[in-house]
Amino acid sequence: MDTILKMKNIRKEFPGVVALDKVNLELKKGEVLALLGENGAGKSTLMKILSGTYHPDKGEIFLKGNRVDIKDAIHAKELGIGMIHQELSLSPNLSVAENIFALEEPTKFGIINDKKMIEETKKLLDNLGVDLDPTDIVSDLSISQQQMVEIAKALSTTPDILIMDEPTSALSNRETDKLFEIIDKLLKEDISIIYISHRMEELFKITDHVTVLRDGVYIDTVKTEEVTVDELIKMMVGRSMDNIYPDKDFKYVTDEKLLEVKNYNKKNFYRDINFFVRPGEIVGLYGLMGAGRTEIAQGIFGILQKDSGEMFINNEKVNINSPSKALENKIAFVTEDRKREGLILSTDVKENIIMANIDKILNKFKFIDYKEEINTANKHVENLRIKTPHIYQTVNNLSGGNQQKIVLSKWFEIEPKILILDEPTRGIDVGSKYEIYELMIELARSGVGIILISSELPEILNISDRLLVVNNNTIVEELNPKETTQEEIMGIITKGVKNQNES
Ligand SMILES: Nc1ncnc2c1ncn2[C@@H]1O[C@H](COP(=O)(O)OP(=O)(O)OP(=O)(O)O)[C@@H](O)[C@H]1O
Repeated sequence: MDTILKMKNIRKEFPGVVALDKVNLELKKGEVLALLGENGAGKSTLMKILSGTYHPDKGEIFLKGNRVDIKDAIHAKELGIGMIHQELSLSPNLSVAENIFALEEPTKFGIINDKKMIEETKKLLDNLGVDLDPTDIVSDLSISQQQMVEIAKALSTTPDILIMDEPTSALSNRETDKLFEIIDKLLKEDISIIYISHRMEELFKITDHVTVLRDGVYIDTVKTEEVTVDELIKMMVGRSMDNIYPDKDFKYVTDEKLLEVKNYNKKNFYRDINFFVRPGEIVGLYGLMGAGRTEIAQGIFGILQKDSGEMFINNEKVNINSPSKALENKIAFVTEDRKREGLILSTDVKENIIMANIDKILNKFKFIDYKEEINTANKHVENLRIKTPHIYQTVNNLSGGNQQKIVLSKWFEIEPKILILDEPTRGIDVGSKYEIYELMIELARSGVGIILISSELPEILNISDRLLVVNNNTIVEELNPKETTQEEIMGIITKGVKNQNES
């Protein structure tokens, strides 16, 4: 196979952080190359250099054998490099077509040629097998649909090299399969792909080579078929990991109902929701994206207020009709959309961590106890191994996975009694996932009841004590995760979807 891209000895420094040092990368024509590394290892930075967002401090880039100096994002596009960003970067108030074409190339079609723009968008979407209307407004689309628009946008400039930074982190299994079909199609069109993902099993399905970075340093490039998961983990984290999931050696702390939800209903969002959580229990909510898992969580947290139904905490009836009411009752909700709901990106690590529980760091005169604030922030940075030069770093400058860890810290800090976690390990590397699971188990041991929403079946099967399967906006089955299989769960879901389509 011909080499299409070579990056040699790349170095990039930010104030206080050497993000990359002496990094090499080689991409062959028509292959998928995985770029693997822990959160903060430097993957996105390397790709941002390739796509023109950053300029390297040192190093050389060769495209088809010719040395290039990539000046900016437009130049990168002209050179045939397209990038699908980790965080969706679409304009929510514009249509699909406008996002794909108008923003980037206002002169290409012009306002008058709206029709042509819509036609071109339709063609792109059809080619991807995506059933979306080009005039749909982006904010009305689900995250996975937005992801598809991002892909269409990247393909609109017909790149030779396409960079995908965690493209599946917001996709369900079915949508992921569809993306893999799209990738196959792209490879046949001789597009070469650099693929970043923390989902190890994906790498084995679609990549030819894996390049591993650790702490900004190049470790090695290996053929995917010649390496095992364990070997990759070792290269990535610098040590072996015996287990990917820690052992939860208790089911619950006491056999009481900490939280009970009875006949919860909200028209069009969730219906007939009945379940309970014991202190110390981790209850998994599993369903395909769009099945209603997040809506149920939002109902419990008072965002999507119920039309009818009752809720009890420690057998006492409560009326949670707003998030502040939920917080008063020590219910915390870690949302899946960290950018929109979880973080204030323009402030620093410390403020974000203490934000949810400012009371805790006020001294007896109600002034902020700065020492306490610093201690608290440092404790979380250490516990979750958040990679930041210090606690005064602006959150926007942290890697995606490290931002996610800060969202978790913030909510752990309010010492909830009931903790709802919606996709808590999205974008998190295997080593850090283990630490997050351990923290969850530790919280459970202290009596916290946890509701875990996840699209990763292995995660939910290994971490939860009981599993509730959600379909068509209701809970359709309760299973013992230790006794069920992925096949059984998918069977229940597919049957439900079939029934729904028939009715
Ligand atoms: N603009 C910036 N200013 C300061 N530091 C930055 C900036 N961008 C990245 N960094 C730092 O550079 C390092 C590498 O970050 P990068 O985003 O490349 O990691 P990553 O491997 O993509 O991680 P993840 O898996 O979490 O996405 C991190 O320590 C990050 O905080």
